[in-house]
Amino acid sequence: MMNYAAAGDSADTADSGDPAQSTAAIIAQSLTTVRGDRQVLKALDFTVPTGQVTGLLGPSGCGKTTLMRAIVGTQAKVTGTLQVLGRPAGDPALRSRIGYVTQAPSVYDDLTVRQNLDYFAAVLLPGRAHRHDRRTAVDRAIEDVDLADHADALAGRLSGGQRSRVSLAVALLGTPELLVLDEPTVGLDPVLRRDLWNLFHRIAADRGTTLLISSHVMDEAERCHRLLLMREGEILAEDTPDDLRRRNDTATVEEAFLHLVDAANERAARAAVEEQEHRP
Ligand SMILES: Nc1ncnc2c1ncn2[C@@H]1O[C@H](COP(=O)(O)OP(=O)(O)OP(=O)(O)O)[C@@H](O)[C@H]1O
Repeated sequence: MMNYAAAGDSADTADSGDPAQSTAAIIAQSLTTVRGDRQVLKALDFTVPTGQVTGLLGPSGCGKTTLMRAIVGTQAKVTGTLQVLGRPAGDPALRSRIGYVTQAPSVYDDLTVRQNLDYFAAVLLPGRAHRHDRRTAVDRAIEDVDLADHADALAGRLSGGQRSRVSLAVALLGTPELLVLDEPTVGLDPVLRRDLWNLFHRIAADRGTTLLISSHVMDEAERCHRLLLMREGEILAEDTPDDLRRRNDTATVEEAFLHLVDAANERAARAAVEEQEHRP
């Protein structure tokens, strides 16, 4: 089983009552979101610690993208408290501090990898005065995602995994403190998935970046420092993979998840019966 120790874990936990709160990049309290006529996020309470890789896992449609959109400030009808990097989610001052990669790679197919990055760098760092900084940022982002050999290839001619990495490189351009990645490994082969997860861990370890990464593939849970397990708009568990397995007495996070789902279903069934019994 893979175990990722988070940098600074022991130091961070040594001198505070609640380690998650004192080192949190994201704090949510009673976070609720309505989409259409449905409550998609139901009074969520959770924290995401700084400088770690946190996995947001749950089945398709459980609300992962909606939660990420709330965190980056693009989701309407959000109520409750949502603090991101010490500010309310959506605060304009957060724009340059957060990198967000959506499920669909946002790259221009008719531009090369480098031209794509040059374009976004020009938006982030406009003007002649920043020419040198732009070039440095673009070179570094291309190196970060291991695309130096494809820098002059048209994005439209890249594989799905390579295109995902171009999107990631765009998000890395501004050296964000928080990276929010929506299912970055979906559809990729096992080798590419492993390489990307290794890259995520390098970014967290080398730069202290906080990463929140969604997936509906439970084996990816084992690759995270911490997990938020979601189902039907609720957080079922917030824990490390080790503690989740231990607490639920299971061999894998997937089994722990199923165990938690069964327990939640039983609670819901009991509550429904009780409500029925108390009806006049
Ligand atoms: N624009 C919308 N209007 C109304 N409901 C929506 C809208 N977008 C999503 N939903 C609903 O919100 C719920 C959560 O969707 P969301 O995309 O957040 O889930 P997800 O966990 O990210 O799913 P997936 O893993 O398939 O991407 C779903 O039931 C979905 O039908």
